[in-house]
Amino acid sequence: MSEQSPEQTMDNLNQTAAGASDTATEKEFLDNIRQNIDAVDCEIQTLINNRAKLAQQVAAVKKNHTAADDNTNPIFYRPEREAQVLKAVMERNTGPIADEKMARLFREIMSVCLDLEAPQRIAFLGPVGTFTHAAALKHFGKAADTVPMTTITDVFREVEAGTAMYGVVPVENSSEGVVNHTLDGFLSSTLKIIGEVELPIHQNFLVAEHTKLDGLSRIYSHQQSLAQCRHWLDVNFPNVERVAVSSNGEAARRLKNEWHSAAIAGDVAVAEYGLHKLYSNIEDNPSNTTRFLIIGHEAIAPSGQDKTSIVVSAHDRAGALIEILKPLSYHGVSMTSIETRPERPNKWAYVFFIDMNGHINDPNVSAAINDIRPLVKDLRILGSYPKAVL
Ligand SMILES: O=C(O)C(=O)C[C@]1(C(=O)O)C=C[C@@H](O)C=C1
Repeated sequence: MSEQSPEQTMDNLNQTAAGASDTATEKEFLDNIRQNIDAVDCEIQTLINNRAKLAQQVAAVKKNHTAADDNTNPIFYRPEREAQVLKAVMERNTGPIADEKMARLFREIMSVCLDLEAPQRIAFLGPVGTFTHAAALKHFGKAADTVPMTTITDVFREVEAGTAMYGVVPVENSSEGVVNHTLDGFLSSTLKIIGEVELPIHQNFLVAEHTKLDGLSRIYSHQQSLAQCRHWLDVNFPNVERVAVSSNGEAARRLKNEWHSAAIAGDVAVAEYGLHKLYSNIEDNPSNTTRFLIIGHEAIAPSGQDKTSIVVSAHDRAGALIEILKPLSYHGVSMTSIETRPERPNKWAYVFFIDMNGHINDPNVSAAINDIRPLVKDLRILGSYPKAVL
């Protein structure tokens, strides 16, 4: 049977089946369509393996180049190239599969290709089943070896020590604001920002197989997640105690040994801890999003749509911040965020974390940064990296 649109298939089926009311015709049609699916699967499989072989060739070039260069380790992960590949997938997509879903399929194919080049060890703020875990999988794909860390400081340390190649840490939530621990991490580390991931935060009400719903006495979750579902909990479980624990993963883990408890956590926790979603999307604000940073050692080449992050230590004088921002506007660089943190150990001194559009190789971005340098006590470029694609 040649390839047909779903409408043509239904027309044919209706015509053929008009006289004969037997299900044999339908079965024949299904068998035929499935043979076509099998044939397409064969082609896809061959093509994916061809792609993987090309990635192996790229790996050989990288190894060769590094060997000729010096004795540092070759860098296989190229975030700027991955961003370009995913953007191209979305731009040329004609459906019926949605652009983002198609890009997610390619995300997984690239993840497997990179794993073939060199397995990647990624440290993330754990435990397993948290939103940071979901962000790590979203960014690197499921072939990456994702390793949970207990604290944000541990993620920084693991990457600094080279035990993990990259790290994933949360940096801001659209309703709860900035994650101070992450920003402070950059003040005592030389690591760079090499990427960002955005994750819409959808919360689920989870129970275990053995949970006694009629005698529910506790609902566990991270304090931020409890806050994000406050209204829903007030309406649905006004009299059940809410218990804040260290993470959503920990909340999910606790259900294993408790019969009268439920947990609030994201999708990754459902599979990781074998739980059931009793209710999904219970967050009060459906557009709630968390942004995560990918940290590593390398400087990243431009992808065409990048961001640059800097941290500056301002002089303690009136108008210092306005002075810092003027070069950005003079050189036409748009600032996407600014955060203030105390510059410890100095009392009443502050540093500013500034994100802007563009790559440090862009002449206007480098000119703006060069003009800021003489105006501040210290300026460090945290990194230029591709804007989140998915
Ligand atoms: O283009 C490269 O540098 C590759 O290694 C290939 C590839 C891919 O599969 O497309 C794999 C890993 C990199 O992170 C980027 C892209």
